[in-house]
Parts: sequence; structure tokens; C-alpha cells
Amino acid sequence: MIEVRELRREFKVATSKGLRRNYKTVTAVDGVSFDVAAGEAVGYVGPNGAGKSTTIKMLTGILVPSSGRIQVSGVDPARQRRDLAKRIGVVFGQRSQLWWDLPLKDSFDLLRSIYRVPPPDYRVRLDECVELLGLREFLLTPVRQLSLGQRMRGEITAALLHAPELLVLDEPTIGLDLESKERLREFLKDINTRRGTTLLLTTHDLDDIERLCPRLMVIDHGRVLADGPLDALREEVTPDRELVIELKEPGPAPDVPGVTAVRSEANGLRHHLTFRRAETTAAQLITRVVQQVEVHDLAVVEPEIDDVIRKLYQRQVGEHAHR
Ligand SMILES: Nc1ncnc2c1ncn2[C@@H]1O[C@H](COP(=O)(O)OP(=O)(O)OP(=O)(O)O)[C@@H](O)[C@H]1O
Repeated sequence: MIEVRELRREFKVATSKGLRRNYKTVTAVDGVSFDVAAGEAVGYVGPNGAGKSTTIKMLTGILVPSSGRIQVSGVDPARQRRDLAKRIGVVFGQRSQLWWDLPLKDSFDLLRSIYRVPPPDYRVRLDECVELLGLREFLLTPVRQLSLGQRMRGEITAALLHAPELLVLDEPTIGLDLESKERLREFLKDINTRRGTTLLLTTHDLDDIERLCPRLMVIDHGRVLADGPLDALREEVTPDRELVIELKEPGPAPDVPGVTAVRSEANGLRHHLTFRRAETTAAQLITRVVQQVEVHDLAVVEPEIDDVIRKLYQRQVGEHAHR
């Protein structure tokens, strides 16, 4: 679905020093390569200025690469923008593809004729989005009067009316409240799993990734730092897990093999036992713990996705320092 090879994009930026105007070159994307297969859902994450939006703009034909090769759905995005537009849907959280002064429904009708969607297909698709995204009561409201959450649901509907194979989303949940985020994620998950629409999304909200994307690509300084299933990345960079036990009565932590660190709380009522996922299973540990102490409650805690990504950035900083 997407094939990217050694993609680079530079920008010339003015740096004025006194009255003199100098230019320097910023490399926003610096040799990025990846493939996305049909039906995948991929999260593209990285800190501010990492090169995410620049990549997305090249994938959607808005920016021309300085060098490298891109194929999206069999076409070269910058050279064949019209062909591309028929095959993909694009949603930028910060920009709109709707007509601000028109009722939402009129924007959809206009997009239907622009994309030449046959009316029966259009009705089915629109009905489905309106139903699942709860848009019915806003259809006649001018877009400028919609809340951000309502508008985003409209944007996503607009991007799906021509049934694209790929949906590219740049920060789709930015600024939304928790309920709207959740509703949008549920909808996107559904079109990915049920309809098989490929998803590529950038986000700063790692819950989007956790809920939607089995695969994560991490980019920083224009380069891919990591690419793979979230669980595999978690195992690679955060080898520790934690077993949290709450005892029936306060007491010392059990002394069991496999535990590498202990942190106690609540006057000895709760203990956090750190263990290496590669060396001990949670089941083994729990069996040994309950032989020694009376446990009221327990939970296995995995490192948060934020920790995983932070470690990946730190690892890169470490590598730079060693060069
Ligand atoms: N049109 C432009 N002209 C000059 N520099 C640019 C332009 N667009 C992006 N850049 C620079 O390229 C780098 C990457 O920017 P980009 O917007 O791709 O990052 P991002 O990962 O999307 O960041 P954010 O999370 O803040 O949106 C930054 O240093 C940015 O300043």
C-alpha cells in the first residue's frame, strides 16, 4: 500500500544576522524507508519537529521530496495527485476540507460530486458514518458553528465518502475531549478491522496508538528510530515488569528468586516487585509469592507506552554521544 525508500526533504530557512540575510538548510526528513501493507494500522510518532508532518505531506502529494522514492497505492503522490486523491482519504487535525459557511451535509454533497461517487454508494456510506459517528443532528448546521469534536467527525466522514483504501490522519484527536477521542478511536478501529481500510496516523496522544495501532514507527530528527509491533518494542527497551501485591496484613516483602528490586508502600501493606520479563513469568512469581505471604490483591504492571518511547529517544541520545 505504501512504499517509501530513502525519503529526504530539506527546507531552506532564513537566518538573519544583523542586516545580513543568511540561509541554512534544515533536513526535516533524513533517509526514511518503510512499507505499509494493505489493512495495517500504523502509528507514526515522534517529538515536535521530528519530521512527521513533512513525511505525511510527501505521502499525500502536498510536498515534493528532495530525494527518495514514494509509492502510495501504486502511484507517485507528487506526480499523480488526482489519481492519489481517488484512492486515499486525508484528515489533518488542524486543517479543514469542509466549506465553513455551508451546512455539513452540503459539504458532503459537494465532495460526492467532486469524487463522482455513485449516489447509491454515497447514501450507504454517508448513512454509516452518520450513524456510527452520531452526526445526524448536525447535518444541517454550518460547519463554522460546529464544535471541534463535531467538526472532526465531519472531517473523517468527508475523507471516507469515496471509500479510500488508505486513510491518512495527522493528529486526528488533537484538542478533543476524552469521550470524543474514544468515539473516534472506536470508529477508526472499526473501519480498519471490518472494512480493511489501511490507517496511517500521526499523534502525540499515545492512547491513540495503544487503542488503534498494532504497529508503531518512531521518528526523531528525520530518522526512523524504531519500527515494529508495540509489544515487541516494549520488550526490547523495557525489560522489566512489576508485580504489585497488597497483603492482608502489613509485613515485609516476600523474598522470592527472580525479583530484581522491591519498593514498599503503605507501611508494608503494598509491595512493588520488579522482575525481568525474559527471566521469570508473572505466573511463576505469583506462585512463589503466595507460598510466603497472604495476598489480598495483586496486579502485573507493564511499562506505559510513554516510557517505551522515552527510552527509545534516550537510546538515540546515548548513541549520538558515543559517535
Ligand atoms: N515549510 C517549512 N519551511 C521550513 N522548515 C520547515 C517547514 N516545514 C517543516 N519545517 C521544519 O522541518 C522540521 C520537521 O517539521 P515537521 O512539521 O515535519 O515535524 P513534526 O514531527 O510534524 O512536528 P510536530 O509534532 O510539532 O507537528 C522542523 O524542524 C520544522 O521546523
